[in-house]
Amino acid sequence: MRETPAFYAEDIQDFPSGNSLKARCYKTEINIGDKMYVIGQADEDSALSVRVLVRDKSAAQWIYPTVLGTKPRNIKGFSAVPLGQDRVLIIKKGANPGDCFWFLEVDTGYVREQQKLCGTKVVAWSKGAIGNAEKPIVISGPSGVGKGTLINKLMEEFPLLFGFSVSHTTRSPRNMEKDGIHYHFTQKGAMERDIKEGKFLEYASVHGNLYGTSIEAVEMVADEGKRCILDIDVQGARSVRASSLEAVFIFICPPSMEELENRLRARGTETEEQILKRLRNAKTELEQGVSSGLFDHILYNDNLEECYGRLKKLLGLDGNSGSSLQSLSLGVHLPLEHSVSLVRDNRIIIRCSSSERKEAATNMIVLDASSLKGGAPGRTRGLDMYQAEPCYEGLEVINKLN
Ligand SMILES: Nc1ncnc2c1ncn2[C@@H]1O[C@H](COP(=O)(O)OP(=O)(O)OP(=O)(O)O)[C@@H](O)[C@H]1O
Ligand SMILES: Nc1nc2c(ncn2[C@@H]2O[C@H](COP(=O)(O)O)[C@@H](O)[C@H]2O)c(=O)[nH]1
Repeated sequence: MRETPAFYAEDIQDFPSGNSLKARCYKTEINIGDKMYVIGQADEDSALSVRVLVRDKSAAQWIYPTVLGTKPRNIKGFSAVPLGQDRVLIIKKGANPGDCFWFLEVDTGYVREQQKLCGTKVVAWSKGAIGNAEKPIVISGPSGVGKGTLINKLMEEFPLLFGFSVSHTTRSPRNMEKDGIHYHFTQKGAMERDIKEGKFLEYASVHGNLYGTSIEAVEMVADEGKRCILDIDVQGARSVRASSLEAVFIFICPPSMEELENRLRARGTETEEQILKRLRNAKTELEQGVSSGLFDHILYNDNLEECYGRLKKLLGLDGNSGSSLQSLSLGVHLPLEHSVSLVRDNRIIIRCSSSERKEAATNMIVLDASSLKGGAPGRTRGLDMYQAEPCYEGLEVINKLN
């Protein structure tokens, strides 16, 4: 069992001069294999963010790694625990359960892949989330087939169950469309920059504009404990299928091309030129959607209510009240002052070291990181956190977990 103080305030021998880690506060060193990872508070801004340095012990050299992902901010102190050979768990001091667990990936598949691309040592941040999210649902189909209508019906009937992945697009907003709700309306240059920086799960040029799903858009829905719905075209669905995101893929078909044209015209949101372009693209999308094997389910949207009924059935929602939100262990509050111990199989005991919790039995929280899923460039999910049962004395909790 390894005890790690909540935060270190020690100098590190042979530290490179001019380094950007503050010399005396919130700095910790974690040894994994022949590397030492020095994680500490950066002093370049007031947001108290963290910096990472790597010591190659065999070569006796400091490495300034390429750091990917969104790093934790507003750090007032932290504990760090190595989990296996590939990542370090960071527990922020005094943060709420939605923001206190972070992972620094040092040798995961994603990190190794990025290392090959960058040609430098890479580490990547991933925010930890309590619980698991259900597989997202990808809904595709030609423009005007009724994807948005079906999704709206689902979200209205099951507001606690589903959340919409708000895409980015370079097209102009329609009359009733609101930025941040229907789309993130953006400029081509800005979106291309974000794509280059790896912020998008998928993107495609659709009917002459750029559309894309950011990793953040999907993760934000899962953070709310909801199942994410993506309304994207067939190219985007193919990219998601090729990504690490496991999803259910549904293709919506119109009863006929004539009916599709009627619906597009009746919607009245496109110019004649755009309608013709969307109809031309619909032919290719239909061919690919129905015959590629990309989709797990194909639904014909002839009668709206019947199609919606079939959609609910395949999502297991027929007769369901829709309030079956996952129970997340968010009721457990992490103490401000704490120390952590890695017990075994990636289970960690967090001990309160202040007077916040007086009794030994309520002094301990168990953080179970034995079933982690996902990771950089998205969230790390599957964390479970629970109060040690009141009947146990501290030692018994540790023995039980061991
Ligand atoms: N089963 C249906 N029968 C008749 N009209 C329908 C049906 N489903 C949807 N509609 C109508 O068709 C029009 C297009 O639907 P919707 O906007 O949902 O399509 P969409 O697939 O989301 O299109 P886009 O990809 O362009 O966003 C809307 O006016 C909607 O009310
Ligand atoms: N590949 C992606 N396709 C997307 C995304 N968001 C929307 N779409 C698809 O674009 C067309 C047109 O949408 P409209 O709002 O302009 O009518 C439609 O088929 C959507 O499914 C996305 O993020 N990625």
